[in-house]
Amino acid sequence: MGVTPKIAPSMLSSDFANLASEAKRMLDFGADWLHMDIMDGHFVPNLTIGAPVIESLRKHTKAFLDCHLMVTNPIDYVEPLGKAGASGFTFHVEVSKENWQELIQKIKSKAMRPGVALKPGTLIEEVYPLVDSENPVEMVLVMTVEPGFGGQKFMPQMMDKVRVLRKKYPSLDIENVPIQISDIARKMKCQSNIHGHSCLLKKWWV
Ligand SMILES: O=C(CO)[C@H](O)[C@H](O)COP(=O)(O)O
Repeated sequence: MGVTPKIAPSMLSSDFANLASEAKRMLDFGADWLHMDIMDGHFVPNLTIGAPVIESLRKHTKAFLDCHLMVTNPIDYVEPLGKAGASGFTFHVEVSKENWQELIQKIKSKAMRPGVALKPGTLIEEVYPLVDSENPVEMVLVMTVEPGFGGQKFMPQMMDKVRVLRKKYPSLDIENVPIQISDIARKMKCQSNIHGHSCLLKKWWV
């Protein structure tokens, strides 16, 4: 299997007043990517960061900024995030049924890596067309909590989706959220990427 799992701490749990030093701390600990939760207060009931913060952080790091768009209109964010220096752009399948092809094309045209996310209540089959497309997404983020807030209880039954996806697409990049170290061992067996607040609390993965 040609997939190397990556660790992407969710910067949502960092001290936003010291984002650059928090990012450096994570990278010094060995993080592969930095996971950036972008929420619009509409698709989810929480409001976090947007392109201006990504632009500021980009001045302090060359790291892969893995942006997860929990927003109702992801297409409006492509241009500003591309300009700001985002690396990955993961949009939600639930709000992109009509325009996912255009979205993928635009994301790639801004030199970002397209990914698709799905909520716990969404069937895994909904992402298949986006992975099978001639111009496909390059990652699937299987949400193991309801999007919107960090530190929620992990929903282990969501790993069934990861297993199905891994079987169908042996070399696909799959991402999901761990809560505890024991979850990570299970996820590593599925060869998926992981992100979560635990990374910010301790340097347990080194
Ligand atoms: O997508 C998210 C919330 O919608 C966060 O990235 C995720 O929840 C972070 O992980 P943790 O729950 O461990 O803080």
